Amino acid sequence: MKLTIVGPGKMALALAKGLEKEHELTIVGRDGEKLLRFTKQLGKHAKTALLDKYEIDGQSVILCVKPYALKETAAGLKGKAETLYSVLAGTGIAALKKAVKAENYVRAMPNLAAEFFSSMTTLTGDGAKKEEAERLFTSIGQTLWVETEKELDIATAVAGSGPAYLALVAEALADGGVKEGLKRADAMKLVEGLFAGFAPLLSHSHPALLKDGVMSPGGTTAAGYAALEKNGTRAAFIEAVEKAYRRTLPKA
Ligand SMILES: NC(=O)C1=CN([C@@H]2O[C@H](COP(=O)(O)OP(=O)(O)OC[C@H]3O[C@@H](n4cnc5c(N)ncnc54)[C@H](O)[C@@H]3O)[C@@H](O)[C@H]2O)C=CC1
Ligand SMILES: O=C(O)[C@@H]1CCC=N1
Repeated sequence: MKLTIVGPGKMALALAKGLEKEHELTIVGRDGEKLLRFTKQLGKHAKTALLDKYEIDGQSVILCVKPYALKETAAGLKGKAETLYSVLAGTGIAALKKAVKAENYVRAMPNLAAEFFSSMTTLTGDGAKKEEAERLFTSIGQTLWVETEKELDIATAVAGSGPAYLALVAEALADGGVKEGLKRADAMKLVEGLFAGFAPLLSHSHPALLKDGVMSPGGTTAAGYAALEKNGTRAAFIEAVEKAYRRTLPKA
């Protein structure tokens, strides 16, 4: 399949690396040198084109610019795409339709793990393109199709922003280890191993049961867990998701 990726940034590079084996890619951007640096990082040859009346007629286009750049980017495109895929956070299909003409629209919300083909990507949009969208985004990890844009915006707050929240947990755990006397490098190795081991645990067990399995009566975990509850960790995460979701909504 021929695919055009617009906006040669981090998310575009992850997608291009995942998609280049099976698809013919054209990368579109404003700066020729940047486009060359981008394509040098790909294994196969990808075409490049400048964002200047770039013809998208009948093409599948993946929009990877920052949300604020939508209008400016759209001004550099002409024609009507077959499908417009967009990874722009908080940018609804109505806004995409106003900016770029296409037969079908699909929103995708990946995360930074796309770099290692381990993204959790949420998808929504025209049902006719559901299977195609799932196939494309499976090249960078797992996908979940949801029926509404509201669900995709909530998913943005959970799994799109999620790596930043887990990074805070990782850094704080390492800081705790260092505070008690561990070397920084050792504390980081422990946290890295902890996260690597946690993924298979979570896919086999409910979090509450995992916690019960770790917590011995009157033991270390119970003491630490009580401190997390006392400090409102659970409420803080719930509020983080609420605030991040609200940020995706149009400003009143
Ligand atoms: N970074 C992340 O973890 C995630 C990012 N996203 C979405 O991905 C999109 C891209 O984000 P990143 O790749 O992180 O950003 P980035 O800054 O690495 O890439 C954005 C690219 O767009 C280009 N660009 C900016 N203004 C432009 C314009 N007016 N015309 C043409 N190109 C323009 C930039 O040169 C850059 O190459 C954003 O819309 C963001 O909401 C979605 C999920 C996760
Ligand atoms: O912070 C943001 O707006 C983007 C969307 C999800 C992750 N990064």
